[in-house]
Amino acid sequence: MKFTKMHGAGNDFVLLNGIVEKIDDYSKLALKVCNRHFSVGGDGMMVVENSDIADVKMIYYNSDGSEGEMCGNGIRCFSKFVYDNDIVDKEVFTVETLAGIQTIWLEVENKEVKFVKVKMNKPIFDPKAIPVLCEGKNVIEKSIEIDRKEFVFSTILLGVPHTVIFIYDIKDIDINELGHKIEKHSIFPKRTNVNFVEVKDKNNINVYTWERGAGRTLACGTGCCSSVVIGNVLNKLSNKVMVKAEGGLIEVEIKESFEIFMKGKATTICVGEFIDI
Ligand SMILES: N[C@@H](CCC[C@H](N)C(=O)O)C(=O)O
Repeated sequence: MKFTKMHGAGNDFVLLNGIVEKIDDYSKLALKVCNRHFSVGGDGMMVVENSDIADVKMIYYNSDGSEGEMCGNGIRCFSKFVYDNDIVDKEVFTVETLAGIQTIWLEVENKEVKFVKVKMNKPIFDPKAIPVLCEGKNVIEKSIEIDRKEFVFSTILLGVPHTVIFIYDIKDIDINELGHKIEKHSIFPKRTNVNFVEVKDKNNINVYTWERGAGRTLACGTGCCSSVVIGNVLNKLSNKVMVKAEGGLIEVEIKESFEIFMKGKATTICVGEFIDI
């Protein structure tokens, strides 16, 4: 089975062409290929499939074998992959995901994809839809107790559930410990991704990521967008923000009625063939 390894802002993935490769059990395969010691390794696995309702379909699995409805860094890599491999021969196209159809714009120079822009899902604030076991119309600036310490958090659904916590200095936070406990906290029946956000100014933030189903990662595209949405709602951020994730930069723009655009790079690391799969 042929594979391509790619990353978007350091969030790394194994990509497979499911149109030509036969795959029986995606979850088992993701667990196997994402293992960093016994396989190629990655935060997630993506498979290309044909779609009846869009130009192409993206299947996404986290490294723990759970399926994710959407992946922001992943879809940028996926879009470069389908263009580079002539699966899609357009620079503007649509991708079917479990979170709906996403529109892609490639910035191409001499057949080389320089940047990928994605129109993301609109944010959903309703606690029942996210889901979060919490009263009220939204989950903005609520309080959660972890190890007898109070944290102010906000949660939205942006394809996948995202919890955002604004902090002063990441040095004060144990990302692994807190991320793990918040991801699996009983108020999140479908778990949650966790984003720790330092605001530099209204147009610049640093985001540190704990991902549902993948743990500590160097970036999360849907997480960067969620951080900007919540920062904007709380009037901490403008509507066009440069997000510095640990593995790279992502630009997020919020237009009228919460239309969100994410732009960033997608990089191919290597291509290869699995011998024993
Ligand atoms: N890395 C992602 C998000 C991937 C899915 C997520 N871990 C989940 O299942 O909620 C991104 O870049 O958006």
